[in-house]
Amino acid sequence: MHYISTRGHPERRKFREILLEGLAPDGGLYVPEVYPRLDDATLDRWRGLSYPVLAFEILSLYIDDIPPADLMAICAKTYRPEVFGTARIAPVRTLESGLHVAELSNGPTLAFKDMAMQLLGNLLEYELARRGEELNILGATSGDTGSAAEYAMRGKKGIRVFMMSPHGRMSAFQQAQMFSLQDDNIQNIAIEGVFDDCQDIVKAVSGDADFKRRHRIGAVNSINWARLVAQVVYYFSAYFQVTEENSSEVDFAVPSGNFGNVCAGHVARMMGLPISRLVIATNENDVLDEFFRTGVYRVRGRADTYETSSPSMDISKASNLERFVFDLLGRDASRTRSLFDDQLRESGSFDLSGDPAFGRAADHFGFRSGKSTHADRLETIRGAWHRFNAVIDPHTADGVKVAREHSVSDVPMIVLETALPVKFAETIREALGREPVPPQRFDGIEGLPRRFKLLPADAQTVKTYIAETLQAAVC
Ligand SMILES: Cc1ncc(COP(=O)(O)O)c(C=O)c1O
Ligand SMILES: N[C@@H](CCOP(=O)(O)O)C(=O)O
Repeated sequence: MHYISTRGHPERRKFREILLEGLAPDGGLYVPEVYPRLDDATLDRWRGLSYPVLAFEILSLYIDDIPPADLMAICAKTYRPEVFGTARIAPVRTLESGLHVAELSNGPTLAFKDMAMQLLGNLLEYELARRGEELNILGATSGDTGSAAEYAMRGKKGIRVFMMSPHGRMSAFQQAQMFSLQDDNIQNIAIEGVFDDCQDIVKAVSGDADFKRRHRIGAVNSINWARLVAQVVYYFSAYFQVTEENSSEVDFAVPSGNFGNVCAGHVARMMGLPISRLVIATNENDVLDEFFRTGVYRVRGRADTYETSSPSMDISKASNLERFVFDLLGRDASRTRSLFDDQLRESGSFDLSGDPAFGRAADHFGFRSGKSTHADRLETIRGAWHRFNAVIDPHTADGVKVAREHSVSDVPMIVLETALPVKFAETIREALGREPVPPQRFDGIEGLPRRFKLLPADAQTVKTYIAETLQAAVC
């Protein structure tokens, strides 16, 4: 398998070559040259597989430059009950007939990010050992990618993490989870801005080829293809748990911000997994809902990015949308470049409403969307508690709310759970008047000493901080 850039850079690259990378050299995102198509016999064969073996089968279609025995060992080391709490790894729970929740948040940091980040940590460790190199990861988080990356990379030889988060915008638990880590290889940077400012800095640094090479900078956000392909696996796992035969279709509802999670669903669907519809749920930061309803993609600035009670989705520039638009436009790289490079830079928006291709987002690619507000979130959390005795987190609640609006009888709807409620205790308290119970290993975490560096939202300042920190580490 080779990977190409959504913006048409002529180089075709192998998986191991893009594993440490963020953006392609032209600022595009890497995508596979083709999506492997599965036949019925393969789906049948995969039905009974354990999660690590299923992961191996799927990853093998995209990774042909790691020896199969090594890849299988990495999958087995990653997807263990000791790490994810259950033998199924991502069990599906039925709330009521036709409505299911895929539990993706039983990993080390209690959010779905662990599903991919644990694998990425092991892949990076493997590749760096093979190359005899070190890596300095620069990441951006709105609360969950950061802790997932730090827990996956802490103590890993040759890996250092610089993680930027929007100052004061994460939940109390998320801040405690990240800032209480005292490991030498973990550096938290609180940025005076929103998540999109942090993500812009990651992209600016990734675009500075000289700095990137000199300081061995790598990426773990979902701009990194390895993150996305690992997320494809749980769509298959959930599908097999909910259906008995491959003639059955399902819908997925996906709480969305950076478009990584649902983009993995798009990839699964392109591979032939019988997904009827992919339902995107946003919070009040509704750029994605607006795009899928109207064809207008209008990114918002800092002042128009609301601070909501599903804070991990407070995102107004959805990085991975470029991967989908590339497919939507029949993989026309020059149009993708003109939309995401020229038009977004010049006017902050583009409009596909008049383009016949836009109709295909719903008709051909199965996308639907909706949004949820604070009031919706509280009502949905209360409803889940009273009707199903289930406490769901605010992001998953956004998913359930929008899923209900799009449910069709006879097609099972699977909502992807994206975090556990304990990460957002403030909202659970407001909705239910009770405290979510943290797993014992997090007892007292909010009282631990914290360590982070506060910096302005400026790429040059962040680069200087990274360079000085690395310099100090060798002295
Ligand atoms: C809890 C939670 N839910 C949903 C999302 C949205 O996922 P994505 O950015 O992949 O669309 C995120 C982070 O992005 C998250 O942390
Ligand atoms: N919600 C995310 C935002 C970053 O997402 P990513 O999937 O692109 O890494 C977070 O919690 O940090």
